[in-house]
Amino acid sequence: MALCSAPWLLPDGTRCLLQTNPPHLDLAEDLATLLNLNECSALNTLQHRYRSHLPYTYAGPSLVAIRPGPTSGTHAGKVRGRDSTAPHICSVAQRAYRTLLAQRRDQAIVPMGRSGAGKTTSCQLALEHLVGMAGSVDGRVSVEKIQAMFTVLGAFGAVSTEQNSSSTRFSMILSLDFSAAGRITAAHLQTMLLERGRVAQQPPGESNFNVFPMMLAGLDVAQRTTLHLHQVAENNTFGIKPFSKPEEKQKASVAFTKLQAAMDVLGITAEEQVAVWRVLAGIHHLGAAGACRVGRKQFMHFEWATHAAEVLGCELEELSTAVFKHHLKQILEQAAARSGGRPSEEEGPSGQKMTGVECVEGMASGLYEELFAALVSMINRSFSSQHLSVASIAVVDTPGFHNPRHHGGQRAATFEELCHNYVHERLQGLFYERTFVMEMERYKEVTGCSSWPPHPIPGDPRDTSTLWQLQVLPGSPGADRKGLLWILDEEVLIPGSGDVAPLMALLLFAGAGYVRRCEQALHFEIPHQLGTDPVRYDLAGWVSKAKLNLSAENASQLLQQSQLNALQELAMPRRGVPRVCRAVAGLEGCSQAALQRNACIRKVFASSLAAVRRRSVCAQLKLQADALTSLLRRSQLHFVHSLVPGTTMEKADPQPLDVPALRAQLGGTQLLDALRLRRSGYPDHLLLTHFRRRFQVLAPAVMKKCTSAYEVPDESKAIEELFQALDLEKKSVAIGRSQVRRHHPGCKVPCPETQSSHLPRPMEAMGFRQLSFFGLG
Ligand SMILES: Nc1ncnc2c1ncn2[C@@H]1O[C@H](COP(=O)(O)OP(=O)(O)OP(=O)(O)O)[C@@H](O)[C@H]1O
Repeated sequence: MALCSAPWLLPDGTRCLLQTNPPHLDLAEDLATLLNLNECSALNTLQHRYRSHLPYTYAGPSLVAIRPGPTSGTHAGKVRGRDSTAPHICSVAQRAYRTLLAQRRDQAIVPMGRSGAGKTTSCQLALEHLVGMAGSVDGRVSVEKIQAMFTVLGAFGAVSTEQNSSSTRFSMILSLDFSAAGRITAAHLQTMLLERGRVAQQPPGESNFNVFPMMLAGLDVAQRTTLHLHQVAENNTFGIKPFSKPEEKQKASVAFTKLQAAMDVLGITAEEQVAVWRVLAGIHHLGAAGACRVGRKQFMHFEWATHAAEVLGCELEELSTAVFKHHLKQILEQAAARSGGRPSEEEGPSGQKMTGVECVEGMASGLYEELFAALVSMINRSFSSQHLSVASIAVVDTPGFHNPRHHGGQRAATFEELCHNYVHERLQGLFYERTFVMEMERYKEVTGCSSWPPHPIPGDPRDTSTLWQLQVLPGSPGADRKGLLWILDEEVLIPGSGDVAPLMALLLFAGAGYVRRCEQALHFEIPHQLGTDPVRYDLAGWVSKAKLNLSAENASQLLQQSQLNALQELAMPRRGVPRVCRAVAGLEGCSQAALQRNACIRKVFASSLAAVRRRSVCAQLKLQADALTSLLRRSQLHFVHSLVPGTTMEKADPQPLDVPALRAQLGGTQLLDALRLRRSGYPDHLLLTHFRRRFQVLAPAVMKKCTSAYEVPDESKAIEELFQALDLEKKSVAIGRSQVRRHHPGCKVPCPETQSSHLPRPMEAMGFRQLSFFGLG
């Protein structure tokens, strides 16, 4: 690799930087090897490889993955053999595994990209590869269980869109914990940001969660009768209905059988499965019951409401109270708030009262969120163990970047899509932080050279991308540092002004040039992806969505107080979870690693008590995104940039590439800037301890000395001894106290001199091409 990657020790004597190119790397397999690193040559390379059925390409430490054609199967560009370094998601997983073993440091694989680009598929492939390769200590984690988990999550957490029959609508982190011997001890699933409102409302052309039509097609007659699903409501306000075409019904029925088998694999008992279908049937019946739009808040169709109460194991009166009339305490609070002139909780931040329809929708979405969390708990139960672990590899899957324009759609984006795009931008911010900010800080720390890099670096998405900008924009209305999500919050909303409130707030931002007002009323455009991918949003109904829905909050209580034991038990694992972080699922687990991860999430929620106390929906969304990034910050990150080959899903394989779409995606990733920075700096570094651990095997005497249980080794000395033992020329290994300086290419300030050494063969075989040290000042 033609990189300037002189390895070196940091002045504190704790680290060295080194070139760790995998051996046998074909030049065309890494964009970093391009002599002429510009957009044109990078696109050419990607196109050429894609047409040759090689959808994966390295970009330095990151992976670029173009979604392969439909006939490629999920093994497109199959990793060549177990130790292959060919670009592939499995190679990334393997690299994370090797680094974990060598450094005992947590790793995370983070795919990013547009919706439908193949992130979920990448996550599944990576996990299957890791589990298949490392094996688990007592069989608690197996490839079969991982596949079953994706089947369950695909049914309960994904929806069908025109582009993707399984578009993910929640964020997840699956952590695999490893023992010192490199075997998997346990797995731990944590989910957040579930698009729960989807249960009641879907944008045109998109479905409810995939599990509903599956269940309606797959349940046997007896179950259908018990759950009152043998007759279909004429009009279900949530759009939950069975497929009408026989072939679709048949497909859904097969998918349901597969889902039941997956639940069996995960140890979800028959009783628990029945409880799950009961909750889903309850949601279906609530949709059929509907609510009166005028007059008293009550169900529109009592027959269906009675069915809902029956399958949920409660009386109709109880259900009605939980949905429409909130508890006495809340009513008293409301009265007190009225007398104080402050909007009550029930009225929501904008001072509006919840409508009957919102109450029913709230209960359905709350029930679905509880059900999803219960499933996550059951999955964790199947994966958990008490074995000790040394570090973990997390695989992260989030909904992709959404823009209806990508598929030629006419509709504007929704509030939920804004939330998904916000999370995507948070991950991009993390990429920027790790790739640019930390790299520059490290360079400055070591060399004292502040004029590096010699070329301009791209804008920080946290400053230039709109959602971030809105979040940190000083002087935003009513407060100092507020974000778009906060705009919808109570501090900015003008009580009683309905949808006009966020519109007015956005107008203020439009005045500042961050948001463009469209011709259509309530439509705004936000220039996402550093301005390369503007999204038009329709603000209609956003106030209602940003409002605390007390019916949703009552859902957990309804399940806990159900007369049916199976439903009570479904809600049991989450009994102790505080209300503030109920939107996060998977906060159980007893191993030390799971407890640490949960503590990390709880700390995020505890750190923003003010937001939590306000019980603001928008604050909740932001805190969940904070929790996700906090968990990731603990790890070494391996980014996978997933790209869609074209704007439409073609049957051809490989698909014809839409070059402008590819260019826009590549521009949004900032990958080429990252590669330029990498070329002019020092790309890799290791703690001396990690360096010693990795190579001490070459010198058994040194290894014996350093692995004594009673002594902490002096790492500098140990490495000197290691090199002596390896018979490296002394002059080529300078780990002394003198410092030589020279002018580094492209840098005006003298930088530490590097001295190359010839590597012993075993080291070359371990993937090092060049290794050199400079003396310390
Ligand atoms: N490596 C691959 N091999 C074969 N097919 C793939 C691959 N990656 C993605 N696909 C196909 O592309 C489609 C979209 O993939 P996937 O659901 O993983 O995308 P996504 O990025 O997770 O989408 P979203 O963000 O909407 O959840 C699926 O039909 C999947 O089978």
